[in-house]
Formats: sequence, C-alpha cells, structure tokens
Amino acid sequence: MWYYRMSYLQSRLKNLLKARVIQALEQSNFKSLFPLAIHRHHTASKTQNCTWQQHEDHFELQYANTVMHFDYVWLRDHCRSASCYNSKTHQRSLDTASVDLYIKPKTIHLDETTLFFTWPDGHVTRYDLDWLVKNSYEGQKKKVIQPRILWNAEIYQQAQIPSVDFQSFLETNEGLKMFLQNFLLYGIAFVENVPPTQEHTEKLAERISLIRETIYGRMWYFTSDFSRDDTAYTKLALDRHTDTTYFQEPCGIQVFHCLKHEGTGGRTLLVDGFYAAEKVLQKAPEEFELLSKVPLKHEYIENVGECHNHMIGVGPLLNIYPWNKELYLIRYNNYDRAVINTVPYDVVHRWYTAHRTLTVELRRPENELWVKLKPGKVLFIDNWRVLHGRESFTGYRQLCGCYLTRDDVLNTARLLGLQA
Ligand SMILES: C[N+](C)(C)CCCC[C@H](N)C(=O)O
Ligand SMILES: O=C(O)CCC(=O)C(=O)O
Ligand SMILES: [Fe+2]
Repeated sequence: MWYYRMSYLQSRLKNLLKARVIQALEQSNFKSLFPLAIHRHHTASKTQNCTWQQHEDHFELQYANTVMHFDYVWLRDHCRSASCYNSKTHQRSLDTASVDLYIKPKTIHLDETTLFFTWPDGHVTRYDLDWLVKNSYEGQKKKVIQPRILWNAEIYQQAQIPSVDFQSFLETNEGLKMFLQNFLLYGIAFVENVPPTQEHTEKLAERISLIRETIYGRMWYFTSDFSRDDTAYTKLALDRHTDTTYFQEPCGIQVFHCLKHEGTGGRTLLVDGFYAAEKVLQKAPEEFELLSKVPLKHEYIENVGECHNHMIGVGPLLNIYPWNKELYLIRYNNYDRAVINTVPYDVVHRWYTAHRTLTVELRRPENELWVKLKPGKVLFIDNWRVLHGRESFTGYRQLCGCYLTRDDVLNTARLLGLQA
C-alpha cells in the first residue's frame, strides 16, 4: 500500500498548495490583475444545453450530462486547424513545446455545437462539443477500453459460442469478424476443420496477426521429449498459468493445435483470470489494489543443448488502467515467479494473503473450463487474460502453435469495425 500512499500524498500536497496559492492571491487583491478570473456562460438552445466557466487555470464545460475540466495548454495542443494538425496523416504539426504553459484564451464563443477559442496571438481553434465529450478525461473515465464478458464454466457453456469454420475464417470477413468478436469478448475462440498440419496452423495465425517469434521459435512444435528446460515439454500436469510472464511484455495471444495424441488424459484447462480478479475486487478491494501495485519478477533460466536463455520480466500480477481501473493484463505463473526481493517484509505478507485470495478464486472448480484439443480444432487464447493448464497424459502427444503480437490482432479487429 506504500506505493499508493506516496502518490496519493503527493497529489494531496499539490492540491493543498494550489488552494493556498489561490487563497493568497485573493487575499492580496491580486484578482483584479486577472481579467478572466471566472466567466460564466449559460447557453440554452433548442438542441443543446451547454454551460461553461472560464477559470483561472482551466476551462470547465457542462454538456451532455458531463462536467468536464480542460487545461488550457491541453486545449491549445489539441487544435485541429490545418496549421496545427495534418488530417491526412492524422499527425500533429504543432510543436507543443512552443505553447506558453500559462496560455489562456482571449475570447470564447459558441456557435451551434462548436466552441471557438481565440488565442492571444489571434489563432482560432474550433472544438466540436461532442468531440470534447468523447475526448475529455471525464468522458473516458466512464468508458471501458475493451468490452468483455467475464465467465466461469457455466456462463461460457451457456453462451453456446460457435466455432468458426476454417474456410470461412480464411476467406470471409464475416467469419473472421465473428471469430474476433468472440475472442475479444471471452478471451478464447476456436477454429474448426483445420487440416492438422503446422503449415495450416501458420496460415490461420497469419490471417489475423504477425507471428511473435520468441526463444521457442516462430511456429513451435512440441512433444514430451524434454528438449527444453521446461515442464511443458513433459507428460506432467500443468496448473493454470499464463505464459511468458518473464518477458517485459508477455505474449499477447497463444495459438494451440493438437496434431496428434495417442493415449489418455492431456485435456486443456482454461480459466478466465479477469473473472477471478473481479471476485477479488468485490470481496477484498485492498487486496486487488495490492496485486495491482506490487511489481514482481518472473524468470526463465535454461541451459540445455544449444538453448541458453535468461529472461526476466517485471510487473505486478494485475495490470489496470489507472483512470478507470479496468484490468488489461494478468501475469500469473507460480512456476516461473522469481525470488521476491523488491518488497519489504510487511507488504510481502499482505501480498501473499492477496495472492492466496486470487489463487482460491482461480482454483474454484466452477471456474474451470476443460476441453480436449483434437486435430483440426485450433484454440486461440488471450494470454493477457485467460489462464491455461493441462492434465497429465500418457502416450504420444504432439502440439503445435505460436504466439501472436497483440497489437496486430487488435489492429485487425479495429479494421473490421470492432471495439478493441
Ligand atoms: C508454448 N511453448 C511450449 C512454446 C512454450 C512453453 C513455455 C513455458 C513457460 N513455462 C511459460 O509458461 O512461459
Ligand atoms: O501441453 C499443453 O497442453 C500446454 C502446455 C503449456 O502450458 C504451454 O505450452 O504453454
Ligand atoms: Fe503454458
């Protein structure tokens, strides 16, 4: 919690200082020096109800049931006029460092749904009111970046999500879009009737993304042959985990295709990490907070044959966007978690308590979705959200797959009109 307190205190201190400064200014009659002290404007028209106030250090706008606060530098920086912004490349041309940090508008006026700011040098900026609502901090705070359906086994099974057919995935935008929509909502999705070869699996992957090459290769192909220093390359059971927690940026998506299994066992376990984390948030919010604030290391050390690797990734178990507290990444791999030496003893004890609470949620049998991967059925897993594991097995089992770069999967989804 000490991470949290530091920044909280800092911001309290800042606010206190700000209040003091304003008080001091008012007491010594400095107010008259600032002609813009506070200007209130009420504009009620037939179509919109918009009110604004010009404060000393920011612009306050009420519109579409939202009270918004805009810094003047921010407003000047976001001018979309032809000289400040290239709307063809969608890039800023304005040199932000040339803006006076104490800039204030000379005049402000509203015309229909557009606000006009005239700056001291005469430059005019137009802001569409809806654009401001959409891009204000207050507007963003109320929104989720990624809509999701959190699930346990029953919720997932009841949803009866269809698998997408290989042909329709490769050849139609509808097939691909349906697949991606399900993938974004649930964090897992299946493609069926895939010819059981590495080449066809690669084709699938390339349809939605770039393949993320790692120390395991580009497309990997593995059996229980101990070829690498990792339990994945055995017949042992693997408890739920996310992969590559020891990368600074864990792989975004994992693709699995079981090409062959002559034997018993070997089912795949899937658990929605965000569903479990949400339960922790409801039951013990301070534990959720701790898991999202305490950074830890995960580590991969290997010395086998030609493979010499030492990877270290640092980050908290739960990663959230600070402005809306939305979860976007869970790192959970008890096998690969490194020595904890970055956390003082009293915090570490509370961290273990929080880790236990999360583990209890992740291990509830009702949260476990078990599937048997078969040749022809390819599974895509959001490795930032859904944990996977496997049952021990007998006999010869061959799995192929790859990791995908997350940015490129999301890019494909956005190009198809999905929110991602
Ligand atoms: C998928 N593939 C077999 C290539 C890699 C396995 C990586 C296993 C590692 N312990 C981790 O969880 O990251
Ligand atoms: O063998 C399996 O089904 C999965 C093993 C595993 O966790 C992995 O390869 O990442
Ligand atoms: Fe794994």
